[in-house]
Amino acid sequence: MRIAVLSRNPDLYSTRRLVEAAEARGHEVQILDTLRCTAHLTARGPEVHYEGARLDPPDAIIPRVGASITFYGLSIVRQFEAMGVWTLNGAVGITRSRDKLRAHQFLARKGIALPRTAFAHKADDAADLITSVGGPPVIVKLLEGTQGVGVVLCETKKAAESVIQAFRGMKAYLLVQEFIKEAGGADVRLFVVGDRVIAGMKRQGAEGEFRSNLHRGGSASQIKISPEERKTAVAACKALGLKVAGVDVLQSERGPLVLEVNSSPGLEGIETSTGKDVAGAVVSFVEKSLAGRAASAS
Ligand SMILES: Nc1ncnc2c1ncn2[C@@H]1O[C@H](COP(=O)(O)OP(=O)(O)OP(=O)(O)O)[C@@H](O)[C@H]1O
Ligand SMILES: [Mg+2]
Ligand SMILES: [Mg+2]
Repeated sequence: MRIAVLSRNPDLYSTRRLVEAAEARGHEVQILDTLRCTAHLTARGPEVHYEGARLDPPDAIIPRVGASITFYGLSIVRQFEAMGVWTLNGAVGITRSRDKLRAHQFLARKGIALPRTAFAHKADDAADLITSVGGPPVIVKLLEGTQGVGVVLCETKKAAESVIQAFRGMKAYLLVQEFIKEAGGADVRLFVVGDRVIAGMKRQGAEGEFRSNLHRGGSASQIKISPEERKTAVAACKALGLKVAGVDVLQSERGPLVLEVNSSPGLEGIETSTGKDVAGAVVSFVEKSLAGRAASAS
């Protein structure tokens, strides 16, 4: 097969591992810098050009679209989809996962458990937001944050109101969320491929930190994944229309609660902490999907 990995940086661990795993299985792999792909729309049919020349369409693409290039990256994924190229995750699913509110709306609609969450335009409505999620302590979260930046734990109603006012004063949108105290500053990353969780790790925040992000000094460890966690993660991935995702859940008294669904999940943390060949599992899923596609077309 000819597989293209859409990635801005060939040196990233995840990109390298995907290329390695695909080559090891005898595939021809090309890394395409997403920002150097151009989309060409004509009545003859859609084309992608790369570094100035028409690209011979690959059999499959593996999009690794970073948050900072979401708009352009998704246009290119859509262009490949229009050309009939199979994609690991589609533009629609990636879009849904990128906006926390939108993702939560999809999850809630499918009956998937998540922390109680509220959203408003005006800071005047802060009091109702706080009570509707169960009162303080609450989490206030910027809609577009990553790596734990813009996630604030507010112990009191007054603190929460000030934070909401401050964020809204800067015109930033935010979510108010029930604080899941019993998660103990940890969350669980479940790596879903197709309809299976193939690996999982627990991330524990540094001492005195409620955020478990590895970028904030958290540490990863192995866990035994419960059947309920598996079911929830696969359902969350499906709810957003993704085939591969890193689903983050909080372990609460009422079971696993989905925190976010990452459509370009990193491989380094999960492969290092579990010793599993996650890249290999992704490539073998691509193979199976393409074989299924060819069989149904013939
Ligand atoms: N409602 C909550 N209750 C308890 N802890 C929470 C809650 N929301 C977030 N956290 C903690 O804060 C961390 C960061 O939150 P979240 O994942 O929502 O933010 P992020 O900035 O999107 O991070 P990422 O880089 O993973 O995208 C979580 O991993 C979790 O440990
Ligand atoms: Mg996030
Ligand atoms: Mg997170």
